[in-house]
Amino acid sequence: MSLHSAFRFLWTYLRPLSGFLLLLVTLLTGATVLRLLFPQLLRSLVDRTMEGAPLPELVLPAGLFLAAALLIQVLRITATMLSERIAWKATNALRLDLARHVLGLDLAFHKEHTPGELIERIDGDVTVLAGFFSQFVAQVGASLLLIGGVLVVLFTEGPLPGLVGLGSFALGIAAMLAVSSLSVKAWAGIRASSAEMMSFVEEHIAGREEVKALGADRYVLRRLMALSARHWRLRWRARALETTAAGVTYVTWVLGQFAMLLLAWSLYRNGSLSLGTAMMLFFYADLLGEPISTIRNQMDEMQRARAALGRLVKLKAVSPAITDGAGGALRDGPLSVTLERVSFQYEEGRLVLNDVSFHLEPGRTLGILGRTGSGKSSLIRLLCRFYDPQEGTVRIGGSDIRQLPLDELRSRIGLISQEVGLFGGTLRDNLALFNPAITDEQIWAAVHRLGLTGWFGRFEDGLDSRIGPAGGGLSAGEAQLLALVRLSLRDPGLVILDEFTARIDPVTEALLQRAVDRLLAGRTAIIIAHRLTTVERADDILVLDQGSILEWGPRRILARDTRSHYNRLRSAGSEEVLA
Ligand SMILES: Nc1ncnc2c1ncn2[C@@H]1O[C@H](COP(=O)(O)OP(=O)(O)OP(=O)(O)O)[C@@H](O)[C@H]1O
Repeated sequence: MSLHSAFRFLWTYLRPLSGFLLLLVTLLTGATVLRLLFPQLLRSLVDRTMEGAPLPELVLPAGLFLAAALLIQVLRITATMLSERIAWKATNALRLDLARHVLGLDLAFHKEHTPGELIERIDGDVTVLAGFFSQFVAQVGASLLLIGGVLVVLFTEGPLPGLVGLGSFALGIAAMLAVSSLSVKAWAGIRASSAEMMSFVEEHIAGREEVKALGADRYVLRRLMALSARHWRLRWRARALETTAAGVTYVTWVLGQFAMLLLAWSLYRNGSLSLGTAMMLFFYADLLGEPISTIRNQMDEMQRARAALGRLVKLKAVSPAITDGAGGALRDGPLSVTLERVSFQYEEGRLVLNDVSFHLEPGRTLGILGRTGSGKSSLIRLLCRFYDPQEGTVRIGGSDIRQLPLDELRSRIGLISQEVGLFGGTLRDNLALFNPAITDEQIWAAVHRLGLTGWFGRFEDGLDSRIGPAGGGLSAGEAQLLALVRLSLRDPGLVILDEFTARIDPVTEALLQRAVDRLLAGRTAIIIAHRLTTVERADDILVLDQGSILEWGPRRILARDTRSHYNRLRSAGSEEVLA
């Protein structure tokens, strides 16, 4: 991306902090001006001492000299603290923006990008920007001011000191430009390798149970070692290049100082300069070194920041394919569900749902059966609008769901899958999903409604009981019971239970069934199940086979019809037919 567009992007986040930025520039300018005056004070002190001035006359220049040294440090420390503040304020705003943006992207995007990779973007790349955000303009500006000031003073002292200063500066810049480009490419490679490593770690920590159970630890460790070895090599190379660049700049700086020292010494020897002026010239030559290395560091930072910024701008440019519709709210109460000739595929040429049509009246329960891979979960994803079908229309409560605002649609659908999402925090946080508007009374009312009061007694601290990260410490059945309470609090018009009763002991299942009965009363529901018993409460049955409807109708009629597929499944009494 061009430097101009990079600055335009950054300015969005820096603009609200322009007051702080102005203060930073003022502090750094103040410090720079004082640093330019500092050698002049030194000259006056040395010359007066050499002239044999009495001690009281030396007190003032010595005091000024010390005060200037102290003030420079105070200004620099304040400027550093302020620039950190600017950096974190600006980048936190960017972090928040990116996190919001990424959370709003489609499921299709999240399938392609692991959480580890996204964390690296939202945190790693943004942290790289943090340094750059605060430092670049202020530091480079102050350095240029210092260099300009030093050269002006040197030329004022005579053409020779001016030319030596200019020569040493030009040499320093030329050396910097020659070597610093080497480390730039290396840094781009490092961030890419870091994202790859993060995503590998995240994926394998998430799947740790399988990794352990299947004895894949050694493979995972070997692969991680290979990734970190590559990362280390890249880092080592980049650091080596960076250190070389710093070394070259340092050598040119020393050469410049040496040239000035020789000049000052010879001019002092032939009586053209006082000792104070000779020392002053040397101090000015010394001052030239630091801004050159500051600019070099900032140039490196800029290259790193540019690479990070390029990736962030690209991420921000990804727009969700699923967007809000302009329609209004859904009606209260149970919602009908209609699919009209819906066909859907994730990838070109592989239909997952093929010309599916059905209608579910408000308040009825539909049981969906089908072998694994027949398209049941995909159908649910269409209802929640995680994807849009390529053909046909999905209606909920009579409205084409593409016309509905996404928040409205998703707030009226309650979905529970086998993997309930629980978070480290209190029971209250998990049930109210961190919504402070939901009161304890409302939570307890939902618990009573679902007949779970007795079961809740196991949580000794009531709603303050703590749940481990990712629901640690709870069984799958317990997590599902909590999910039911959570869902009941949102009062959805359509409840979807995806493979709900798998992996649960009989006692918990009985509790769960009763809670589900109570939750579904007065609501429309869709239950996906591999097991026939799970759909016994359903009013209608839909059997899917390879993305097409094999059978659909009222459960009682299908159960009586000896030719129906559902009947055959029941008489076979087999779970395997479905599994
Ligand atoms: N994100 C995806 N990208 C590409 N193909 C997918 C994706 N998700 C599912 N599929 C494919 O779509 C088909 C239907 O999958 P789906 O998960 O809907 O089936 P299912 O009936 O719910 O299966 P199961 O009972 O095993 O959960 C399968 O062939 C699957 O491989």
